[in-house]
Order: sequence, then structure tokens, then C-alpha cells
Amino acid sequence: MLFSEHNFTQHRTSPIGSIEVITGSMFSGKTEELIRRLRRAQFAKLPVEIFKPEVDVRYDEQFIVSHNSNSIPSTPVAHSSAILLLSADTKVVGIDEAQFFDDELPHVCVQLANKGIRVVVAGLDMDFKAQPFGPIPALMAIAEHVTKVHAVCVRCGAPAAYSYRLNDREERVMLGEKESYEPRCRSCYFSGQIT
Ligand SMILES: Nc1ncnc2c1ncn2[C@@H]1O[C@H](COP(=O)(O)OP(=O)(O)O)[C@@H](O)[C@H]1O
Ligand SMILES: Cc1cn([C@H]2C[C@H](O)[C@@H](COP(=O)(O)O)O2)c(=O)[nH]c1=O
Ligand SMILES: [Zn+2]
Repeated sequence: MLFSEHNFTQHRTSPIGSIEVITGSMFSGKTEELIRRLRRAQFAKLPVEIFKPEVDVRYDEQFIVSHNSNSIPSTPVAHSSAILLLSADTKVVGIDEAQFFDDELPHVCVQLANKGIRVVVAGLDMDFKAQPFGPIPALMAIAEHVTKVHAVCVRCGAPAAYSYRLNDREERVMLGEKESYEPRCRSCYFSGQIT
């Protein structure tokens, strides 16, 4: 061990926090991966707090639910500042559907991580127009770890990074499932074919 490393590990007084981002298209397994990481923390007997934006009540008001019906209890919050207030005594914070949060979310995550909390955030990196979505790009920049997961393109079977909207509604936020969106690869997304 180098002298500097030794010095560093011996003299650290505060606990080590971090920021992890899990991102990708719809149906890519973001929520599954978030639940997997949070369950492992619970198995390790760490206190875990889980949040989602109040706007996302698709499956359940209190639970985070994946497309394959895996679920974990969560607290819906209207603004990211509430996450700070509600995480005082925890060691791990999980946040799902983070694309719907306000632009203060990255700052909130930094404050949590600097207090020694492990922060795991899941959310869409791009909207249906393939544009960066909400606070996710900023979170990807400041995170220690970024995991980009992929769905399977429903048109050709290739890895899918895009969420294609199946109707002509233009508003950015439109909750929905398979009736409204399908995961597509670059080629199938930009050729825009609907059958
Ligand atoms: N085209 C698809 N590609 C991959 N998984 C799919 C697809 N359609 C449905 N699924 C299901 O979605 C699950 C992932 O759901 P979830 O973790 O909620 O994804 P995300 O949070 O990224 O939208 C998969 O395990 C699979 O059962
Ligand atoms: C692309 C896109 C998606 N949404 C909505 C649709 C769903 O309700 C969620 C994403 O859920 P998932 O867990 O990632 O499958 O976001 C939206 O409002 N606007 C969009 O552009
Ligand atoms: Zn494709």
C-alpha cells in the first residue's frame, strides 16, 4: 500500500457516500435493477428510504412497481427537497422515475452523498423525442457509477435505447405503458415506422 493510500484510509473520519445512476429506455430494467440493489442493502440490515415523484401513480400510490410486477414500498414526494428532510437517519436512499423530479435533485443527491449516504437513482435518460430528460443528464455527470441498461427492440430484437411514443400527443410528461410506448433501437426509432 502506498503511504498516501494508508494515510487516506487511516484518517477518514466521515462515512463514505456515493451516487449511482441506473438509466435507459422504458422496459430496459431500470426499476428491477433499482429494487435488486435496494433489497441487497436491506439484506445487509442497512436502513433504506425509497422515494418516487408524486406524479407517478401508474401502478400504485405507495409502491415502486416494475413492468414484471416486482415491487418495493416507497414514499411519493412532490419536490426533491422533501427527500433531504425524510432521509435524516438512513444509510441508503433509492429514487425511481427521477426524470420527473425538479432540477434541484442533483444538488439534493450531492448533499445526501456528502453526508455518507449511498444514493441510487433510476430514471429515463431520454424522452420520447430522444432529448435528455429532466435532471438525469446532470445526475449522470456527477455520479460515481452510471449503469445504462437496454430493453429489447420490439421491431427487430436489437438492444433498445429509445422510447417510441405510439400516439401523436406532444406533451413531454404522459404516463403510460405498452399501449403508449415501445422500446426501439436507433434504426427502428429514427425510421419511425408504426405497423
Ligand atoms: N421489449 C422489452 N424488452 C425488455 N424487457 C421487456 C420488454 N417488454 C417488457 N419487458 C419486461 O420489462 C421488464 C423490465 O421492467 P422495469 O424494470 O420496470 O423496466 P423500466 O423501469 O426500465 O421501464 C423486463 O424484465 C421484462 O419482463
Ligand atoms: C419516454 C417518456 C415516458 N414518459 C413516461 C411513461 C412512463 O409513465 C414513465 C417511464 O416509465 P418506465 O418505468 O421507465 O417504464 O415515463 C413520459 O412521461 N414522457 C416520455 O417522453
Ligand atoms: Zn430495432
